[in-house]
Amino acid sequence: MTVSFGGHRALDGVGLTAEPGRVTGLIGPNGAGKSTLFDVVSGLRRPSAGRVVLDGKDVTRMGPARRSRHGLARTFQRLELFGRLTVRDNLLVAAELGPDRRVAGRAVTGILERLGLREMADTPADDLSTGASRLVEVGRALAVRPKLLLLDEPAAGQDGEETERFAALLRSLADDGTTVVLVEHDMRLVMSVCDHLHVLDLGKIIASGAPEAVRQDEKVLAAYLGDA
Ligand SMILES: Nc1ncnc2c1ncn2[C@@H]1O[C@H](COP(=O)(O)OP(=O)(O)OP(=O)(O)O)[C@@H](O)[C@H]1O
Repeated sequence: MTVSFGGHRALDGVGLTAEPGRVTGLIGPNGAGKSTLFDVVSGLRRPSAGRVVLDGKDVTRMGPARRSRHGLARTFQRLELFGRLTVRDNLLVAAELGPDRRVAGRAVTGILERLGLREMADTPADDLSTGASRLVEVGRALAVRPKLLLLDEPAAGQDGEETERFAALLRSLADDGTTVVLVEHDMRLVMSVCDHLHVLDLGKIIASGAPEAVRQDEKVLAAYLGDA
């Protein structure tokens, strides 16, 4: 896919595949094009060239709502929770859009449990720490039972313990068959959970492969990880 903002190519012929049952990492320096790529995949931005195929189906011409019904969910770098609603109600809003409205309440209880948010279920989102808010944002994405889950910097603002639990959650989602794509600057998390990595720099993929190999790639060290 290619995306231009005026004369600037934010994405320049980028192609990648994410497989079910795996956590695919997308890393790179600020401004590399990671969020723009998520915008294209989730239907918020039309590419000037290229296509998006979800589960074998070309969804390039579909809007975000239809893509969601085809099993795509994402989180945003900037938190977008309903601040005055409780954690449970934030999840219910999404679950009621999911495949089976009748079981929304039960699905939400399951997600609260899975994310360790049960004790905060009745807390308004505005009163949560950033780490907990990020979990609610992930929970809201899970409420539509996604086949493809795009996570944009989900660990930003989490403390070490929260990130460790989050890593286990990502692994368990992949083990359940979900396709997880992770954009993240926390390299400990990326290296511990990703099965496969793509590195974007200035709108182009400069390396792809197993995390250990990518970490030692000279182009990646020069563009991004050299100081890590
Ligand atoms: N709406 C826009 N209009 C003009 N330029 C944009 C717009 N959105 C993004 N860009 C530019 O496109 C490039 C890619 O931005 P993008 O936000 O996708 O990067 P990123 O890899 O997600 O960065 P970060 O790690 O900081 O979130 C940057 O040069 C950015 O300034």
